[in-house]
Amino acid sequence: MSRKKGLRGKTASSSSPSKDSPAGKSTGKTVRGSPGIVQMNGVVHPSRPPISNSSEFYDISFKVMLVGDSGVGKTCLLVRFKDGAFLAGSFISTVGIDFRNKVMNIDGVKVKLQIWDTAGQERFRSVTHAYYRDAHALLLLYDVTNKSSFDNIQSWLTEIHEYAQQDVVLMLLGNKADSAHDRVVKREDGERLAKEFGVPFMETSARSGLNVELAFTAVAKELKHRSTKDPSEKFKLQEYVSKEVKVAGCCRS
Ligand SMILES: Nc1nc2c(ncn2[C@@H]2O[C@H](COP(=O)(O)OP(=O)(O)OP(=O)(O)O)[C@@H](O)[C@H]2O)c(=O)[nH]1
Ligand SMILES: [Mg+2]
Repeated sequence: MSRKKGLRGKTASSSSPSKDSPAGKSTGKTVRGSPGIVQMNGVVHPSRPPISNSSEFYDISFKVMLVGDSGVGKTCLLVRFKDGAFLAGSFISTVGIDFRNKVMNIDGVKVKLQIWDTAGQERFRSVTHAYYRDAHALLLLYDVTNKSSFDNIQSWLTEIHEYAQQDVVLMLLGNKADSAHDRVVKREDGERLAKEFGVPFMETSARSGLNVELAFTAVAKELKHRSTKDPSEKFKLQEYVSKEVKVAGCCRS
């Protein structure tokens, strides 16, 4: 079904820890001096390895889904984020659904993002629908060089409202911002649409890396913030994005 093998282990999430997740067994104590133990609202989350072979430890885990028309650059964005490389060459459309994990250090907490890369092609839509309800965050992409991918954002949003959780973290990304000559969607148009729907927005480029790390970091920070509910931490996703976002073509030497 996909370029790579599917999920090998269960995912422990902050909202519904799996049975084999120690996060579900709160002792209510802060354990000092134990590596990887984090106190969050009375719940102790020991850092633990995922069930798969990866050696990475994490405290909390979330599912993030990449959605948008075929060819907008979902797979390339994920590869850029995970491996720091651009998948140049011929376009290999994703079949079904694929995923990659990445653990990020967010303010001292190890946040694992399990990122689901969906197929944009219409024929796989029913497969994608089945995954929406488990997603904690959605990155909705269009391609700034493809007007119809932008026009289709409205119907993607309708689909999201129908299938995703009501409180899902949603962000709109205008990808391929490096393609200045082929651009047909202005940054202002993306901003206007995002404002209309009340979602954070940024332009990205899987080719140059513009704002790629930021998009995932912003989502991870928001999810971690919601999960820990630390009153001393005043995180506002929109504000964070507005402060950190870089504009395509700006300030190049
Ligand atoms: N210039 C430029 N090209 C990009 C960028 N991101 C992706 N591409 C190109 O766009 C094409 C499609 O990229 P993919 O990442 O495979 O697209 P996708 O959204 O995963 O497509 P589906 O799997 O069919 O849904 C490829 O030829 C990429 O090289 C980008 O940021 N800039
Ligand atoms: Mg793909």
